[in-house]
Amino acid sequence: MTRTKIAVIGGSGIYDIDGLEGAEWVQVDTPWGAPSDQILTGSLDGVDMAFLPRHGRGHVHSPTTVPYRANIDALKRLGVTDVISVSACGSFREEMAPGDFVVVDQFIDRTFAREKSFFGTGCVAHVSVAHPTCPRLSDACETAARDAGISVHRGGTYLAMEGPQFSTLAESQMYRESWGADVIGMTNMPEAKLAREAELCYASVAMITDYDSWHPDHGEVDVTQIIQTLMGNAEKGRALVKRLPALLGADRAPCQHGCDRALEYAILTAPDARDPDVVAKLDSVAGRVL
Ligand SMILES: CSC[C@H]1O[C@H](OP(=O)(O)O)[C@H](O)[C@@H]1O
Ligand SMILES: Nc1ncnc2[nH]cnc12
Repeated sequence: MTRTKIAVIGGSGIYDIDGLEGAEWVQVDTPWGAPSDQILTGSLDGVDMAFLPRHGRGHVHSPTTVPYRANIDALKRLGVTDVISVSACGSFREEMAPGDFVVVDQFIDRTFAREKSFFGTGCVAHVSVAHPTCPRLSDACETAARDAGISVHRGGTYLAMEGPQFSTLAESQMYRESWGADVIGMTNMPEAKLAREAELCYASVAMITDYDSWHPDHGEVDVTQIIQTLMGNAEKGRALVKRLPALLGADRAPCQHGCDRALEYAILTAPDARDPDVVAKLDSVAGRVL
């Protein structure tokens, strides 16, 4: 058994969480640079918690410039075991309406201007992301949402676009009709891939703010409308988060889906061929196997 430590990465509109006992913003330095902001630590119902505003307080980082590697490394360094992403998203499905939540289980990664791995020359690793989210953690998110009276959909494919502009109509139609995506956002990749490399359980809660630009009755996506919907969603997001500690508990068995052992057979570079400087940077993320 290890001790559970739940991290919430708050997306657009969520820059803090309330109700943490012993709440303290702490600075965490990483070999990948500074995280998006300080990290709020504390406990809720006897369970250790951490909160990181993905874009920084005041919304400083764009989806492209969010320091994804530093964020995941910093959470791992703090002893986090479970990461829950809470994100604003557009919907490609009539039935996934603004105000609804979707517990995402798949991703299509269309981002192209971000560092996507902790590994590379000097220490090469290949982890599986066939199932990029943790079913156990996703179960807890679904239950927490239902208990909080939120209209929640279990399962959905999140298309991660580079941004910062929203999609063209042709892109929106293609993602929806040909690619089968359910929701669209700009940040869950490479975050989910990096969480897997760091052997952290990851779940993603998409808070629907709009119908992107495909919907004939809703016109094009507009940030003012998104912010308005976000205000309502952010409260629901907080209600969901408050229920997670009781559902996950303070003690944690090994993940039955293997998220916490993702690196077991992933590193290909022979021990004597590894670059010591690269290995040193991986102390937190891959220290268990290096
Ligand atoms: C505020 S609209 C676009 C912006 O919102 C989402 O951010 P996050 O995923 O961090 O909630 C989306 O991905 C864009 O970054
Ligand atoms: N339609 C949309 N496209 C990309 N990111 C979003 N975040 C919220 N709505 C979005």
